[in-house]
Amino acid sequence: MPRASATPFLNPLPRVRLLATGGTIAGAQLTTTSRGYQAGAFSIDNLITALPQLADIAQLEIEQVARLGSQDMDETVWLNLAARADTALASAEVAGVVVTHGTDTMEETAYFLNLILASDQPVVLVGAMRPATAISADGPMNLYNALAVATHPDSRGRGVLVVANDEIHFAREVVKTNTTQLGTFKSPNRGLAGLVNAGRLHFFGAPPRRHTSGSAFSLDGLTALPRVHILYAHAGLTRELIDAAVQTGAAGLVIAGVGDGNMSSAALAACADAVSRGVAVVRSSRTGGGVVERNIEIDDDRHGFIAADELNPQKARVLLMLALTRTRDPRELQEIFFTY
Ligand SMILES: NC(=O)C[C@H](N)C(=O)O
Repeated sequence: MPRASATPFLNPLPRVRLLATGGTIAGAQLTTTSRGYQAGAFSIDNLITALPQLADIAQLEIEQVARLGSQDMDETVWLNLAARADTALASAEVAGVVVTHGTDTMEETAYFLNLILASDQPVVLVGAMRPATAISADGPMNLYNALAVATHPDSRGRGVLVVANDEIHFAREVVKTNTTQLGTFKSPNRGLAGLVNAGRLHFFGAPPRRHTSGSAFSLDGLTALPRVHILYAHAGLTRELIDAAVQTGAAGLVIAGVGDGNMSSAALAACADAVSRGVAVVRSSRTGGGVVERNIEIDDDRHGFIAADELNPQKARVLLMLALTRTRDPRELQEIFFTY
């Protein structure tokens, strides 16, 4: 049975670098029950001031990296955020990093950092489903728990983590599954990394694949990422949008396929043409869980396709962007998808 593990009392308190990017956790409404709100309206200083309990568990060093709703998160912010986290982790003084982030694309940023940061120190992403001004806002406890996870020695070497709703998720596994509910984050394939109860941690396991200090990807020399589009399959998908995506000069396409990464015959033909023009094509699934294997129904060897394995389309896009900085060979790309 796992035992609750409170953050050990340390004197002086551990230092945590808090990198703020906006999101609903920093969102403000006009009234406490209004539906609309402005993401990132509060600065990280405002959030910290409202939560004096944070000072009981860590010394905070605060950086406001961005102030946006995470729908506007892009590669430029990712690279800047990764560089700031990297700098923080290089300091012997810093025990861990916490990133406040909108929940909509948190899984993508978390997985990107999981692949690119080279440290065993804890890196924890945290957000909220209710704005900071809402009745029973979830942000303060999420932030407190995130800080507890980031300062705890048991969190080392587990890759980038996501903390929300008293749960700890691995970056590779976590998916946002609900538009508004607090329990939106799930890890459908391999389950939770653990639980965190008012700052007390219970870890259940280790991350399954290579990450952070074990990753071959790095920030060195990385100034831009190749263009990769996601295309959503449906009954009767025709080829026009796939052709159009190739026309944009994309280096890669991810198909959010039906079932186990399947697609219509017309889409299949368009994807095969894309591969013959040097575009990497990854077959993922729109189902929300499970594995896309090679060579089931579709002849991946003949078409030169890559199976996404366990990655959903948005995470497959992140891995493909990084993988394409190393190779364009479909066999090597497939190996990368079996490794991360
Ligand atoms: N709950 C949230 O944080 C949603 C918000 N739109 C965001 O991702 O920034």
